[in-house]
Amino acid sequence: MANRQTEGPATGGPILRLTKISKNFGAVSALTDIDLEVHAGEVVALVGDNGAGKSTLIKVLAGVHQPTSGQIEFCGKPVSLDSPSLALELGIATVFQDLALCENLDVVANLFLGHEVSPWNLDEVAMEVRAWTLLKELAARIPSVREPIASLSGGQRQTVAIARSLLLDPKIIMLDEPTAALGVAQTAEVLNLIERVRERGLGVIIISHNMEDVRAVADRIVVLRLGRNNGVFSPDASNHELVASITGATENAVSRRIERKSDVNHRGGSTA
Ligand SMILES: Nc1ncnc2c1ncn2[C@@H]1O[C@H](COP(=O)(O)OP(=O)(O)OP(=O)(O)O)[C@@H](O)[C@H]1O
Repeated sequence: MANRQTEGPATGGPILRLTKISKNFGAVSALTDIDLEVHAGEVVALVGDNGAGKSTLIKVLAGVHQPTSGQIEFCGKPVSLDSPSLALELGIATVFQDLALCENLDVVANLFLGHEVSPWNLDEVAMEVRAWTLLKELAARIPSVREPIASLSGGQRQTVAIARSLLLDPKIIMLDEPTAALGVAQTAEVLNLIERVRERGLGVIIISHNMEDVRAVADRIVVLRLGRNNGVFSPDASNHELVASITGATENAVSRRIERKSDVNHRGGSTA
């Protein structure tokens, strides 16, 4: 695992700063006065219960939704993310949950889909070399770049989707539930990959419901609740603190269950 002491957030200003971002869908307030900062070389986890506003916030940053009010600064300058292509051009890449990969095409084709090295004369060799180099830099475990996506595991697919967004040289990468539905080994692979991305100096925003994954990889945990900021935590925060902030209550079924489990552990019992 990366050394947080030497690879923590940069000391300069944030790459991305949101101030009082609100988003209404008709009468529904999906986001209200959200503040968020992301620095270079920092992993920020965005957590919250269903409907907390995580996806809406990611979509605002991806240029899919326009905020109703508030300010977005990118590298110190106010910006308006009017479309997904504008957000991408600026350096904000998003890997949505569906990954948007073409099952029947191989890894190289998927990596360069839409941004082939030489659009008028597809340079297969250059693309293959670039693909291998990038995947090697990311220490990705892909058996062959000529393997069709259909034959890859969930973790490997996530790797290809992340690698594809890195080809555009973004400054911020947003990952929506990157470990959802992955097994233990594949999850570890994806978390390692996120650390490699952080080491490249990118700011990473990760949405996750899995507190274990969040704690393993995040430098900061930002909690949203009912569309509002509801606390910022270090990865050392206890499950109890996080759950209380996520659910808005210190006493509830989830926290009671966690306490019961930890009591059993302290008595040396099983957690099953
Ligand atoms: N296009 C839309 N039109 C109307 N309401 C919306 C729209 N998108 C989101 N919402 C509402 O905004 C609120 C926040 O939803 P959002 O999907 O951002 O939450 P979330 O934290 O991502 O939840 P989940 O973990 O379930 O994905 C919810 O009340 C949702 O119903």
